Amino acid sequence: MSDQPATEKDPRLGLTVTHRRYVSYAEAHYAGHLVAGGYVLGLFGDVATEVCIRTDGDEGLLASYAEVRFLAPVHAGDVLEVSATVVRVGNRSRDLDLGARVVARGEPGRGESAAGVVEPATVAVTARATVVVPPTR
Ligand SMILES: C[C@H](N)CC(=O)SCCNC(=O)CCNC(=O)[C@H](O)C(C)(C)COP(=O)(O)OP(=O)(O)OC[C@H]1O[C@@H](n2cnc3c(N)ncnc32)[C@H](O)[C@@H]1OP(=O)(O)O
Repeated sequence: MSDQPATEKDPRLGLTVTHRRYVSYAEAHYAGHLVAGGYVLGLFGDVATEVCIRTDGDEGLLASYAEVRFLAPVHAGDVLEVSATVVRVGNRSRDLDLGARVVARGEPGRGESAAGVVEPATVAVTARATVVVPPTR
């Protein structure tokens, strides 16, 4: 009889990668310096790419998004923290839980360049994504 448990947890499950990004004023698209929702999806693609590099040694490809929720606005001058966590490992597919949080933000009421830390961070966007990596060579 083996000393090993019948099923071992895949070490890639639970891996989390986090990026931080200052949202420049060049990204403002709508009234009040609001940023388009697609901007955050681009950041999700970047953090998902680092997940694929770490799990599979390849940049991978995004196959689908599900349950994309825009929960709070993102503005120019915000600092976003974007994270991806591996929640399922298939043969070539991996499911990721994605989140973007505002961790700092401009405070124009105090002055043109005034800004402060948002504590606790405001969850702005969440999603589930599936990435696909090449077959193992
Ligand atoms: C993270 C990236 N670096 C950043 C990007 O976003 S890249 C830009 C956006 N994405 C693309 O341009 C990808 C375009 N799509 C494709 O090239 C292909 O559709 C694909 C590579 C994603 C899948 O094609 P293929 O390799 O032929 O797939 P299959 O052999 O049929 O299946 C392989 C596994 O992938 C799962 N799967 C396929 N399509 C989807 C889908 N739309 N949604 C969810 N899952 C999908 C499929 O179930 C297989 O899973 P397992 O291997 O069984 O785990």
